[in-house]
Amino acid sequence: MTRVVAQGTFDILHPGHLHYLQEAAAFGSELHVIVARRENVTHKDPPIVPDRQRQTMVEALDPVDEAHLGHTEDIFVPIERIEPDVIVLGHDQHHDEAAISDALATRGIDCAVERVSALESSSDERLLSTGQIIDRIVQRRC
Ligand SMILES: Cc1cc2nc3c(=O)[nH]c(=O)nc-3n(C[C@H](O)[C@H](O)[C@H](O)COP(=O)(O)O)c2cc1C
Ligand SMILES: Nc1ncnc2c1ncn2[C@@H]1O[C@H](COP(=O)(O)OP(=O)(O)OP(=O)(O)O)[C@@H](O)[C@H]1O
Repeated sequence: MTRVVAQGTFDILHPGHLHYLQEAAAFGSELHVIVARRENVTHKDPPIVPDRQRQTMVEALDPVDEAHLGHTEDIFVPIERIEPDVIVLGHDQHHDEAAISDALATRGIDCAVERVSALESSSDERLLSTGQIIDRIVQRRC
């Protein structure tokens, strides 16, 4: 059994999220997803969809075995509970691989940190970020 952790806000779901979770799932046999608490999303506009609703929707996705609501204060608390073998970062996640590896080592957690690629938008009009979807809604409905 190889346990994998992915994480993110997952506010309004789109194919980029699915691509990330499929790539993360390919690193092991069981995928756990940590869904960020609204109060911790401070590097961009906070999510519109409530915490538990985002958790429920992520858990319903095919590559996902279990979705967990993140801890409010310490992002390593769920990691200590899940005990993953691999943490997979998304292409644009601001977290630094080396800093996460150092924090894991300090806590005595033996876990690899990997980063995966982006699903890029081609000419097929797909909306591959929550921000893009919100911009489109504002453009077309406001
Ligand atoms: C290893 C790891 C564990 C995380 N655990 C939590 C957590 O417990 N609670 C939380 O609110 N955010 C947690 N986060 C942060 C968010 O999942 C996420 O990176 C960020 O807040 C949302 O931004 P994004 O959707 O742009 O990635 C964690 C991030 C990493 C890399
Ligand atoms: N197009 C994409 N291709 C691959 N991974 C993606 C894509 N969009 C989001 N992800 C990944 O999904 C996870 C959650 O992303 P997040 O919830 O921040 O969505 P987002 O669409 O990037 O949001 P926003 O547009 O608000 O920045 C992150 O790990 C992120 O890297």
